[in-house]
Amino acid sequence: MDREAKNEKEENDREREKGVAAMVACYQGFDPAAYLQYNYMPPRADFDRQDSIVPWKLGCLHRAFTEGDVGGDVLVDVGSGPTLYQVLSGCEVFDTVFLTDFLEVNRQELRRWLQGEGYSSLDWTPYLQHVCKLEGRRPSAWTEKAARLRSVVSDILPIDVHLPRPLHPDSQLPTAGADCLVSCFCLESVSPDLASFTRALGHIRGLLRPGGHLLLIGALGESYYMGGPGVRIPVVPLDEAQVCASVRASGYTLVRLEVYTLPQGMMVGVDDVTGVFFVKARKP
Ligand SMILES: C[S@@+](CC[C@H](N)C(=O)[O-])C[C@H]1O[C@@H](n2cnc3c(N)ncnc32)[C@H](O)[C@@H]1O
Ligand SMILES: O=[N+]([O-])c1ccc2c(c1)CN[C@@H](CO)C2
Repeated sequence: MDREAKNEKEENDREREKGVAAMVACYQGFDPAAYLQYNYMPPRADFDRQDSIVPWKLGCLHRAFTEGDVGGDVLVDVGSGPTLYQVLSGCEVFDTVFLTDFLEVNRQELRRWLQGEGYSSLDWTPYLQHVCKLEGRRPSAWTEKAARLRSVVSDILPIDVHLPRPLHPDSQLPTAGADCLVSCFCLESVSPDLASFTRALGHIRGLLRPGGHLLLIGALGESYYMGGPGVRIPVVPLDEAQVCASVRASGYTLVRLEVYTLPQGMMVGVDDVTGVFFVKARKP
């Protein structure tokens, strides 16, 4: 590499590190309880509304986990935040589930749920009941599903998707990698730009075994969201074409893309998201 190219690369690396550091600063005010109130209560989580966002997400995840091609022992949820909905179907398929997040406040929120009912900031019962119904079980089986999830969560780990190795080396992941990754509203919400989003997709690909699946949910057209009162967090605005291009460019085979467009009733003033994507992809 000649001197000029070397200088340009060093400048780009410095810019990238500044952008990532700025995102870290944004997250210092993240408020799990407020975030849950903003996004995981009605209208966005209204199980009696056909057009509510959360039931759409749960339907995508249920189909993806149960249509027969996803399986193995280990599921890793990348950037769990304070939420559990993303593993309510997967916990029936995998015997070992790792939840992960960058912030201790979120890992603490998840630990509180694991201790038993009534300790966490949100009552996940309606979610558990809804996924039981998707599985053809009676809603009262939610207690069995809660017990199943508590039994398969193996650890709640720190993660940083901007590191080439996002998990600490002694994280007990199998050497070959996880059998499946799920990640929801994380990569585009923690990356300063599209290139960083795509790089992060490549970093988490290293957590996955060849033949393993990635289930990715994210925001379309979103430039910011509120992570708590007065905590405005910038987001990489994505469109469908960029999502598909980034998934392919980072080494996955795209299996399918599903898109939800927000109706007016789902715009509640906590972000400017216009749509939600669901991607099922596979590591060759
Ligand atoms: C918008 S929240 C998504 C939470 C949850 N997965 C959901 O579906 O609502 C983004 C999450 O990314 C986490 N995060 C922030 N920086 C991160 C990083 N560098 N690597 C991994 N996760 C990060 C935050 O702590 C937060 O929990
Ligand atoms: O409607 N929802 O279910 C929902 C859940 C979480 C999030 C959004 C929407 C939009 N903003 C993202 C952060 O970028 C977080």
